[in-house]
Amino acid sequence: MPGVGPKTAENLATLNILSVENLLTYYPLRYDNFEVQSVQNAKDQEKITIKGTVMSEPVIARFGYKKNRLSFRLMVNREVILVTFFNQPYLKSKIELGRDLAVFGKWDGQHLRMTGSKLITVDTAESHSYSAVYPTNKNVKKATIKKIITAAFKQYENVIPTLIPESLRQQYHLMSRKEMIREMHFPTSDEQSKLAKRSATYEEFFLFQLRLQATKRANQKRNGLVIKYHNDEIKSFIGQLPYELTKAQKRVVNEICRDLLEPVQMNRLLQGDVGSGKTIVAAIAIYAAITAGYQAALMVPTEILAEQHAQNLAHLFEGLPVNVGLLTGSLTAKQHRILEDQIRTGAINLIIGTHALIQDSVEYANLGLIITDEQHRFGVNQRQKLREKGDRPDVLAMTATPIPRTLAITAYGEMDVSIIDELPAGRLPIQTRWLRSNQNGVALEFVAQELKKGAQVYIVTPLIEESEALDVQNATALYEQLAAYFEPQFKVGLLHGRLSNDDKDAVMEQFKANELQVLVSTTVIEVGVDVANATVMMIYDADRFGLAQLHQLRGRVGRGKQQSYCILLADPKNEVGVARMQTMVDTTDGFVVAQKDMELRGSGDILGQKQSGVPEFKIGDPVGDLKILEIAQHDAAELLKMPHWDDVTDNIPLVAYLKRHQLQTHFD
Ligand SMILES: Nc1ncnc2c1ncn2[C@@H]1O[C@H](COP(=O)(O)OP(=O)(O)OP(=O)(O)O)[C@@H](O)[C@H]1O
Repeated sequence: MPGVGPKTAENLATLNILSVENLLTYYPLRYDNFEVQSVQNAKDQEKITIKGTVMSEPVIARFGYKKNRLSFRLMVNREVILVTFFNQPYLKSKIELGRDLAVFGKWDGQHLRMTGSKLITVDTAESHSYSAVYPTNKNVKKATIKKIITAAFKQYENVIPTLIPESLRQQYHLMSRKEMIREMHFPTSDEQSKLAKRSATYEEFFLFQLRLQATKRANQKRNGLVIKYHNDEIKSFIGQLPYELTKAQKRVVNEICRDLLEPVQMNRLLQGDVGSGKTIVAAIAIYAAITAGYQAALMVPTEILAEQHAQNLAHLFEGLPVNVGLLTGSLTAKQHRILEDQIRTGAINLIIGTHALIQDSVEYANLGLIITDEQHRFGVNQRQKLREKGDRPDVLAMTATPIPRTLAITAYGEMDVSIIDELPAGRLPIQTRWLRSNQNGVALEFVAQELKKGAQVYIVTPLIEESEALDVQNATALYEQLAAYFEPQFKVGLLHGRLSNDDKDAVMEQFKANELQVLVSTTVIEVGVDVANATVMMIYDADRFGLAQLHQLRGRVGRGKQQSYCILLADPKNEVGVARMQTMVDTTDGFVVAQKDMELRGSGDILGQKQSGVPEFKIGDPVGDLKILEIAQHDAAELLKMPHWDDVTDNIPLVAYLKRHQLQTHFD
């Protein structure tokens, strides 16, 4: 693109814009409506454009350090409206008494005021009603991106091929890609804009599904290792466990074992609610691979989890020919080198770590199986990268985030799925209470009573978005309060993200050994911690957490035979917030929580989607646009079923697109 030099290109790359195609499909966040509206119909706090005559000289008031406020009165249809601009003193020269002006800004209906964000001369107000606003970051200005996109469209509009096959496009009355892109960036009317958005949503879902399903098909044909495990050894390993496997665990173990034997690379998702016993299933799979003479790797999202798993598994495999190595960032260079040597020679056959273990520098003697825990943090591409390690090891991904089936197809569409839909026998459902924060005292009394009965307690501190430092400060303050409250009778410990791994570990160890009875923590304990004697989970500011996260946290208790409790302290600000808390009180079933979450959330909660593993789409909303997603999924499947679909002239642009973006090199 002319005008885009290396520096701009670099900045654009921070927005993931690497090509002209990326630019053209870099869709606006929203559109500001510069069409003049009457204030009578405007909603309070809505952003609107009003037009009127300037009634008073603009006045600039200065306050604070470098802050100022410019105000003037505007007569709009016989109403006098006070307009204020913050920190734009230079506008003063444009505001002349008696002149007609349009202002775009936030409408305050109660006080007949407007906080202006843009001053529009009256002619532009009439000619360009909608203006696209792009998501940007600190490297790229909104105006810059707009200029570049406009130029890119001018230059390339005549070579934009339509990707959606013509028959589908006609069936759904979708725009051509060129029209669609034009309308997305430069909307002409509400109606056209809606159609463009629908076209773009369908296109995005269709392309995503096509890639996913093509990958799955290719994977199903990929040769993999035949892992001939020793059945007797596995049986005797299962036989010496202190409990019997649930029916669901047995079924899932069988599914995995069948995959191991097949000469096809396994690509399986293991889904099971918190506490359903996924870890032991993983252990059996690991042991199976090891009896066949292969190495196994277990990849988890945090170091603390890696250490926990390493300890637990080393204990579980005591006396068996399993040598566990823990590969984390906190090893010294020398320890690292030694460990890598042992991995290369095969002296270590179970490697546990964070994503450090798929780095190129790590060479395996004969890696047969990779298991990822909490894989919702890994995307489709990362999962695919895993599968390329060594001689195409089998891959098993475990997740404790139950998600509704329709969304699961989107998130894990390229995988086979096994589900543990049953909790071990004898578990009592966790009782959940929701209290307002002014009932903190009641909650703490309850906690004290449970402590007296010999229980252990987790207390999770409020989450302060975007600032780990504040999180830590908060956690420390709460820890001090609670220590004053419970000690010396009960010991209180503190866990947060800024502690060194050794310190974190030490605290966890003390808690496990019941040397600490109360563990105050930020959400570092969210996943994977397993202390059966802990029976109370108390969560401050519970309404700041997503439901999936609350469910995870709650799942840290109720892991033994005693009655467990979850106490939520929250003062939700609206009905949805209340309904969310009520959902937690009403059900302990992760799938129900997930379904409810989806209904309540409607659309747009990106954090929630991230947690569930559903990819983030640019334009489509997998919740709100679920119908389109389902249709696109079906259409993609049908297309791939057609013999020689990729030779059809009509599909040439689509094939070219897939070649550029595919996860896999073969489509057949
Ligand atoms: N069949 C079983 N019978 C009794 N207890 C079991 C059974 N399977 C697992 N457990 C125990 O249940 C607890 C929870 O199991 P595990 O940690 O594997 O759960 P999980 O599914 O990994 O949960 P999370 O996702 O919450 O970590 C463990 O203490 C484990 O020893």
